[in-house]
Amino acid sequence: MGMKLIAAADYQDMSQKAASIFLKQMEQKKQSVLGLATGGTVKGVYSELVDVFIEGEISFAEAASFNLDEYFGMKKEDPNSYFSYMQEQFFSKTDFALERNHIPDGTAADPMEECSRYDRLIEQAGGVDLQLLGIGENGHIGFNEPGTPFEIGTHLVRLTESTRQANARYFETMAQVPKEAITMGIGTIMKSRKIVLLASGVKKAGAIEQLWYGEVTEDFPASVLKQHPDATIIADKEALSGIRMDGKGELHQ
Ligand SMILES: O=P(O)(O)OC[C@H]1O[C@](O)(CO)[C@@H](O)[C@@H]1O
Repeated sequence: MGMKLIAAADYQDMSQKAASIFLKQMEQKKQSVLGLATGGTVKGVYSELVDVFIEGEISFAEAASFNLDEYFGMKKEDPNSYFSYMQEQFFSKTDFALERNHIPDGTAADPMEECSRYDRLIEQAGGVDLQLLGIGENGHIGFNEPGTPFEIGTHLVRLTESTRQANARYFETMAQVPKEAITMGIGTIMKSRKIVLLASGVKKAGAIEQLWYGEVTEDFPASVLKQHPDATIIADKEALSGIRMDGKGELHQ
């Protein structure tokens, strides 16, 4: 039990530290099942891993991946889909076997069935070995908004206005920002064997402070990670502005 917090100097240092955890995982197990995330924070990790791949030092050919979420109602080909994001940032630049890259299907006719299919697929793959997470300013992980029960599996969610606004920068108008998404649940995320959560920038300082010092509550979804056996937070200086590091590069609780 307990979380570890690693201080990074800046965005690049945070990305490199996270990438090295992925490299170690891949060294230990070529057939790793990786849990992947989208958003601005994790882009640097993918670009670090692509660089290492180009240098010929890593292969993802035998790995599988499961992404946390996808907007509901969005076609894969849409440039704003998380499918497009993953292709662009990571998959198309490495040697992943595309049939083992899984992302919830945002166009599924029966979203409930799609959610249970996704959970079944993760189980059949042997579970996630290493899950990458970002964090929302309100503590959301994946698209699990405050108030989401901790036990829940993959499900369809209505996005909060604050999350829609945080994502509006990628769309031309607010009306285009999706209102729903399919996301791995907190129960799904907690089953992964190892979790790495990243935070960068002053906007995330409040969330990291609450995550580290606050109690475990469904009102702040990321707080569940305190109950995980192997969860690491890597945050840059700005995101750590509410944490007393006392000159230490690493804290444990
Ligand atoms: O890294 P960002 O863009 O700040 O996003 C943080 C989190 O919010 C989401 O983008 C969802 O709003 C998650 O996918 C991500 O982990």
